[in-house]
Amino acid sequence: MTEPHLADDFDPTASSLSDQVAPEVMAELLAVRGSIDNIDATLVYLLAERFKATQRVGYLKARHKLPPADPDRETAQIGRLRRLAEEAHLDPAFAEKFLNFIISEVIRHHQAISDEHNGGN
Ligand SMILES: C=C(O[C@@H]1C=C(C(=O)O)C=C[C@H]1O)C(=O)O
Repeated sequence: MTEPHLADDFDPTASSLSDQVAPEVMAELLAVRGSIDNIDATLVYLLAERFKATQRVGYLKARHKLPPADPDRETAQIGRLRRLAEEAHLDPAFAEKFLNFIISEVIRHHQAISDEHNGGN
C-alpha cells in the first residue's frame, strides 16, 4: 500500500544549504535527516495518543467535577522523567521544560472541557 496523503507536499531534500555544501556532504546530511523525519513523525503519533488519553482524563474530571490540574501527579511525573532523561543522556532541564509545555496545554484543554460541561470549575 502506498502512503496516503501523509507527506504528499513534503520535500525531504528541501534545504537552504544546497548551494553551500559539497554533494557528498549533502548526501550524508540527507541520510541523517531521513532518520530525523522518521523520529519527528513518531513524535506526532505519540503526542496524538497522549492527547487522546489526556482527553479521556479531562472528561472523567469534568464528569466528577474535579479540578483540571493535579499538581502532585505533575511533580511525580516530572521527577520520573528527569531521572529517565538523565539515564538517557538527555538534558533533564529540557525534559522538564518539554513536559511542562505539554502539561500546560493539557490543563488548558481540561479547563475547556470543564467549562463546556459544568460552566467552569
Ligand atoms: C492528565 C492529567 O491532567 C493534568 C495533566 C497532566 C499530564 O499531562 O501529565 C498531569 C496532571 C494534571 O495536571 C491527569 O490528571 O492525569
